[in-house]
Amino acid sequence: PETVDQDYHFEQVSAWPQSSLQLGQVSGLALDSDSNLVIFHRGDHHWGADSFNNQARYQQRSLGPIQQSAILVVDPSKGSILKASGRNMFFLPHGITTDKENNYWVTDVALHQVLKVSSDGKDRTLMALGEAFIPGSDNNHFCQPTDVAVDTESGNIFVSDGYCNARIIKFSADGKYLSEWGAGSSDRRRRIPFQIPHSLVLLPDKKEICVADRENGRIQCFIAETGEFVKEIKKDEFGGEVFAVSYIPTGDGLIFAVNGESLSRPVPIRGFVIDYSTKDILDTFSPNKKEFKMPHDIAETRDGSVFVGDASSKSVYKFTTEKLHHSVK
Ligand SMILES: O=C(N[C@@H](O)C(=O)O)c1ccccc1
Repeated sequence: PETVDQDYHFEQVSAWPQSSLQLGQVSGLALDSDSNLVIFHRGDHHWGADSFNNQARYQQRSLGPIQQSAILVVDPSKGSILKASGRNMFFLPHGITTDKENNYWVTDVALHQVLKVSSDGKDRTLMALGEAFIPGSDNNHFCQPTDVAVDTESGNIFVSDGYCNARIIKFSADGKYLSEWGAGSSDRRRRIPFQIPHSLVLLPDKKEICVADRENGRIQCFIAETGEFVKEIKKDEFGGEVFAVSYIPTGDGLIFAVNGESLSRPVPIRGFVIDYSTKDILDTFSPNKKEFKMPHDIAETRDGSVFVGDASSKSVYKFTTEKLHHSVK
């Protein structure tokens, strides 16, 4: 009998985007409900060594907000800009997620806030969590929050907080603090606290939250309802840093991740496709001619394209798989 052993490998689509998107540091990627790519970038602002003082206070307020459109909606097949918004409201963009009404949920590490913003081009702020420019670690403050995940069923939102906190916080759809987990976890398998929970994703079919625990070079997954630890994915191939995690419920579930530069454990900087159940690395990928510099977020479309945003090279890369069919007798 002939069985088709479907194998695949991601390759960069080198002709994408067809024309330059004039991007600043790319910090976040998301897909909207039309499966268009949403890019969150920093225009002419940069996160450098002197952007914050040692109390995590943003030092460049005098620059004012980014005047370029920080939120670009881009056609996934050609890379042309379909919509541009988010002017004059952000200082240091970080994470972006869309909800089922196509609102943008973003984090800004200079504002120390999570904002729910309309995608109708009017940039209406529908909700603001945290106090602008004021870092903190109570129920109403964040410290450089990094990302948001939205549970479309319950409406609950999850915030990875952040560079200068070490927790995941759960809020109701209308912004009420519900619970948090992280630093001093009681679970013996989570003795080591988060070290920059840098990105998170909801697994809709498993009702779990997976977190890129950046400086611990690992991905940890939790029951979304309770924060109970489920599993950890830590690979030598990651080196010391995992910057972003994403997920599609294909088969047993596929985890997508990008690693980062680690001086202590230099390894190639790549994208990874990992089987959620077996934790096997199914594929790795990187740009054809250039190297990744600081791949900062990763997102995939329903038709199987993968996009990686690089904060250092101010670029977005597209990858697709040609399905290599070979028959096995
Ligand atoms: O990690 C950093 N940045 C990236 O994640 C980012 O740009 O989001 C950073 C940390 C300290 C100083 C300067 C940059």
